[in-house]
Amino acid sequence: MSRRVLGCLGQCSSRVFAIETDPKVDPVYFSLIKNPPTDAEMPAFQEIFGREKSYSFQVCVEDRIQRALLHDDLRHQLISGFGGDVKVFEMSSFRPNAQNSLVKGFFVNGVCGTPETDQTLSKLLQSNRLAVCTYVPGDAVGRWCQEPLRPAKDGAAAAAGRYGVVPVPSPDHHPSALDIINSSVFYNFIEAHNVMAECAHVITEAKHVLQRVDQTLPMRTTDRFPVIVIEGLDATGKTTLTESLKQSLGGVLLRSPPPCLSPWRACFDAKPALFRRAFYALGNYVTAAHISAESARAPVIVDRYWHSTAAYGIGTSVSGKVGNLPPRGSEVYRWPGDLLRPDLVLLLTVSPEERLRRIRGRGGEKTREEVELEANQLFRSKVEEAYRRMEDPACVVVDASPSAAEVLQQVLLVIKEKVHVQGSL
Ligand SMILES: Nc1ncnc2c1ncn2[C@@H]1O[C@H](COP(=O)(O)OP(=O)(O)OP(=O)(O)O)[C@@H](O)[C@H]1O
Ligand SMILES: Cc1cn([C@H]2C[C@H](O)[C@@H](COP(=O)(O)O)O2)c(=O)[nH]c1=O
Repeated sequence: MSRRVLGCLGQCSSRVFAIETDPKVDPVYFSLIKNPPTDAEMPAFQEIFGREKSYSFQVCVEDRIQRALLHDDLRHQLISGFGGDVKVFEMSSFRPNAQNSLVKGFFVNGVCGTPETDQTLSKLLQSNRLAVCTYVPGDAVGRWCQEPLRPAKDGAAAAAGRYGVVPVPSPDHHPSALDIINSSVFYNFIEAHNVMAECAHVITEAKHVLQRVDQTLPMRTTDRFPVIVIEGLDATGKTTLTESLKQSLGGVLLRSPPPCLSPWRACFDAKPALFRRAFYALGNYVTAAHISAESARAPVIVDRYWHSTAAYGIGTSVSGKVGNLPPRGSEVYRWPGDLLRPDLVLLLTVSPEERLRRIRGRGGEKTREEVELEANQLFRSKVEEAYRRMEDPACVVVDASPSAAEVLQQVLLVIKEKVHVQGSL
């Protein structure tokens, strides 16, 4: 392993490794130790390390743009290079509770040593941007060791050390929660803009996005009409409600991301999270400029805004159970200080069954995110729970399962009760 890679992983012994074998249960956590005590009690690592050969690959790149691209590419390389029989699991290493200490990667087991798999391994070992390790039985019964690998002269893999694998208790926070701020959710314009600018040399569409964003000058009006945001999972009835609210209130209807960014949305939807989330974050600032302008003359209704960007960002980046989300009150649920704040945010909720009925009734093309959302109830629950934890402004939850007319009446009552701002409805 190169010195750079070792530097990136830091002191092995202070790092905890997490392998996510099943999203419904806690990851397998372990640490490394030079001389494991022979009498220490070992859990059954056999199940995870004992399935043919197993390897871990961690992405050790300073530059966040290259890191995100390599992580995405690595998954494809592992799946295609090791064949259908291997299992590829998310893996990370981190220093407990230390923000930005997360190093992401994958763990594969079930690798049979064929010429094809050897070739894949040899190719991956050539990269000085990956830390590659294998897992082998130790001297004592039931004990496992991690061996960092380096390429040998003949292209084969050679061990560059040996560490005992020891179990460690689950940390207070799930590791994926350490990597939300400025990776999955951006809390100011500059951070999101920087990512878009940094990736422009590899994603040419980013230049067009930046042009549009930079053209939209933020305007501030002090004396304005109310701004009401409607949020919720896909197919909960936001479009239906926002159209009716527009009629009932004589308002202007806006959305995030704004239509002027639509030509590049599909491109960013297919990119790694860092770029996708920066795109949606910037969309909010463009929408904010439109809100500023429009709210000078009429009430503004917004179909999705910041809370969607944050809730989907958090819901996709935090793996596993709803319990892995950062706790209520965490800074990840705060509003960005430089983004125009609405007067009211309503969160539409319906049961999973009703939501599915509405999706099926609607037909049409689905985004990759919509397909994932449909397939993954766990993911949906995390997004909805993240919405519920947002703060200042928090979402007012509305049961959107009655008829469209009833939901509208209910929402008009909430608006009447809650919106006390200058201007009139
Ligand atoms: N209150 C309601 N009762 C029954 N069906 C509804 C209701 N509101 C909306 N629908 C229907 O559910 C489907 C989804 O509604 P809509 O498009 O308004 O949801 P959405 O939240 O805007 O979805 P997306 O976020 O995916 O754009 C539509 O076919 C719509 O006609
Ligand atoms: C605004 C916004 C949207 N998304 C994702 C989440 C949804 O699955 C789709 C659908 O959006 P639609 O415009 O309401 O059809 O987009 C997101 O991930 N982040 C966002 O900020």
